[in-house]
Amino acid sequence: MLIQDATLADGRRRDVRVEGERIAAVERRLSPRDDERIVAADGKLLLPGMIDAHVHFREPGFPDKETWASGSRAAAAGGVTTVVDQPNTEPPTIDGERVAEKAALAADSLVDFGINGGVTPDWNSDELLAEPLFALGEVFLADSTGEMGIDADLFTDAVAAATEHGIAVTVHAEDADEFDESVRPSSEDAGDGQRQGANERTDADAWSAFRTPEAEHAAVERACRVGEELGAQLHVAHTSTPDGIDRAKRAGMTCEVTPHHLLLSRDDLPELGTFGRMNPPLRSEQRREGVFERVADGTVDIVATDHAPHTRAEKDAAIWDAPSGVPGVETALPLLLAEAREGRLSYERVRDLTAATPAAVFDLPRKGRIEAGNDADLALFDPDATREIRGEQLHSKAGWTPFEGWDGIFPEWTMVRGKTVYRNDKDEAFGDARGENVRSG
Ligand SMILES: NC(=O)N[C@@H](CC(=O)O)C(=O)O
Ligand SMILES: [Zn+2]
Ligand SMILES: [Zn+2]
Repeated sequence: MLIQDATLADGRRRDVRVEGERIAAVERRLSPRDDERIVAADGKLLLPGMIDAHVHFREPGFPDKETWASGSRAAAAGGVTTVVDQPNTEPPTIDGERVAEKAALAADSLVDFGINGGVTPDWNSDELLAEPLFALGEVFLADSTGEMGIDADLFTDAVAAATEHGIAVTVHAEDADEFDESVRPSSEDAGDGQRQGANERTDADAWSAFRTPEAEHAAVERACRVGEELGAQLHVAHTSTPDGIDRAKRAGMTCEVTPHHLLLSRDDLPELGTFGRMNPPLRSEQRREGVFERVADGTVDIVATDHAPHTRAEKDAAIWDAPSGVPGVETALPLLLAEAREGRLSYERVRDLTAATPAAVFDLPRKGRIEAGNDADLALFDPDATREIRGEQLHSKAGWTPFEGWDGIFPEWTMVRGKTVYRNDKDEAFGDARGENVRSG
């Protein structure tokens, strides 16, 4: 196949030849061979497919929230060609058998995938770390969906074990000791005799007031200290504060930012209500701006979505009862490209945040760059074709998005290892190819 006259993220116009699963050549002009299929890019933007290092596809355990089939369709429709699934499923992915069980379910995936292993007091570290894991993580330093928060000693043991096996550790960095219990209703009193709920609140912003920025700062600091002492490769998931980012980078670790912490703030909560509840929570507009600066200037390593779907019915609850998490895998690249179109990020930066750098950080040598020899994981975009995001048009089972009404630039087609998995010309269609585990084979 010959993709003719594509514009790459750096502005070069190139022809790209795909042979089988790989990119065979990237040149100014390539002459079509006999019988070669021609795909006219007409100067449109060709990007390496996004590697979303942080999704929750919910199988096994919660197929009403998402399945590998539905989640991977959402990924493909958003230009994402590799996803990394997190361990807070039911059962949690904490031993060899559960990795195998999840891998069997992931055989439904349209896009390539990685499977992370999780840590709980019951984990089987020897078995788990012998599996072809993408990374160990997200390791929860505080409870989030799935209540897998662990204590400091277990965290240190887990980082040591992963490091011995040469496996990176991704961390959910919040420290519950720094949460502001005074805003939480006293009915939540854990029975420790402490007076809670002195400033009891029920508005949506209460979640942000409760899970404080200081909780992130403290946990990033503590995790990085452990990482430094053990010579670990630590990656801080979903950093939501400028200070959290700076602490991770000062310690020589990598970090990720989600589209929601990049683009939404506490100012959006009156409108979003519980549909804006996630961990870590949305921060002040001032902090959001600081996060955006660090994403735009290259301080932040990657964007990953923390795609965490819950049904509308589940989310439609009181702020202290609703589950935490928002969907995002389908809208990440479209939103970033809309930002680039407005001049707030460069297209090269978008490519690095979503593809080149995740491939480098997590050691995927054949992915993340449009270069001869690499996997043909590609997505084509018309940067002038913005579309209003509508939750009901997205493919996640969630059926809603915190970005309702925002502009997005969606792919015309998405290709995984040379096979078209999604196209949207006259109608939308998905391919029938299946993804592979990026750590197997
Ligand atoms: N981010 C969230 O608020 N929720 C995630 C878990 C997590 O990433 O902490 C989920 O699985 O629902
Ligand atoms: Zn998390
Ligand atoms: Zn997560």
